Amino acid sequence: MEDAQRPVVLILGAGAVGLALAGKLADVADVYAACRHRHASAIREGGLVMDGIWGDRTVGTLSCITGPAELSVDPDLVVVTAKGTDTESICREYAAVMGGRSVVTLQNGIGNEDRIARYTDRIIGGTVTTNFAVVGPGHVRVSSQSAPVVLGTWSGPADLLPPAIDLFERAGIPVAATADIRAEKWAKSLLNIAVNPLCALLSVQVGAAASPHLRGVIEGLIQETYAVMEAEGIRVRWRSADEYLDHLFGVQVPDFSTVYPSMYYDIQNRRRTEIDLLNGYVVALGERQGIPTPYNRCIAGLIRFREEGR
Ligand SMILES: NC(=O)C1=CN([C@@H]2O[C@H](COP(=O)(O)OP(=O)(O)OC[C@H]3O[C@@H](n4cnc5c(N)ncnc54)[C@H](OP(=O)(O)O)[C@@H]3O)[C@@H](O)[C@H]2O)C=CC1
Ligand SMILES: CC(C)(CO)C(=O)C(=O)O
Repeated sequence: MEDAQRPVVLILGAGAVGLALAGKLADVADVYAACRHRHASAIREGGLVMDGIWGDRTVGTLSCITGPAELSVDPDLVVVTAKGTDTESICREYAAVMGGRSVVTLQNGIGNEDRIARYTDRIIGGTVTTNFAVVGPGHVRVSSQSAPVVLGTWSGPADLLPPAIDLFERAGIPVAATADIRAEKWAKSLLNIAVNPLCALLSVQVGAAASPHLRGVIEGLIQETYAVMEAEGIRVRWRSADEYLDHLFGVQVPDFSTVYPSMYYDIQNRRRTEIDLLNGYVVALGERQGIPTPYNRCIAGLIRFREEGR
């Protein structure tokens, strides 16, 4: 980044996560949020309204764009926060801007970095374990947080990561660097594999995962995921499924007990979900490795049925 004091940041696919991030980064950077027209017109008129644990405020310094033709500057950093279902289309739309640029992805699931790699070879993978929701056009809420943002170099030179970490720190966003971002993406995905589809299917908040009626299903989802991760050589910080399940039920489910996960909103709003990057991904790897994944296959099938609008 050329001007470490006030870099230019472009956020691609600014909804719940991207707008909240844009609001925080606008304190320390010139931020352009590529978003839908409904958000752009509300923010141009009255600023971005934020409430929750990242502060209650109206941000009047955020620039919104609804297409690359409206971008009049060269960004130092691009951050992708579109849903994984839109990664390919938004990268294609902004291909000319992304080429050769440093790109951070904060998306859930497995596979986004490989898609982004078609557009730049300077990629920082990231995870965000915070709950965000769109309250209305130009209005986002940040409700609970269980871990810092984690960033790690996916591809590119060693000097790629420090300016991004510095930017998040200066904006007051808790952030940590990792030397193994591939393992971190799986570590974060465990939470999404466990709770996102169940909460979306049952229309319940994350706290419902503690119900004894759901516990066996969640254990099955996670045990299968660990079997697949082991076969693929992926080691996360919880060394066994049981160790992770202790963390899930002891820390993460309580931390997010009164919020809905992102996939719940996709089903409510009749949009495609990220199931292929989560439980569907586990099923596909299980097939490759000859490992049965009946729990993940069942949950992915139920979500696909709901995606068809039934
Ligand atoms: N919400 C959360 O609490 C968390 C979400 N995540 C992850 O972060 C990512 C983003 O999630 P979230 O913010 O909830 O999703 P949202 O759907 O709220 O935000 C994504 C936004 O990008 C927009 N978009 C898609 N394509 C374009 C385009 N070409 N131009 C402009 N805007 C576009 C979407 O529009 P449209 O409405 O038309 O789809 C949507 O408004 C996902 O991978 C999610 O799993 C991670 C941690 C927590
Ligand atoms: C951490 C959690 C569950 C926060 O909402 C999330 O990642 C999501 O909603 O997709």
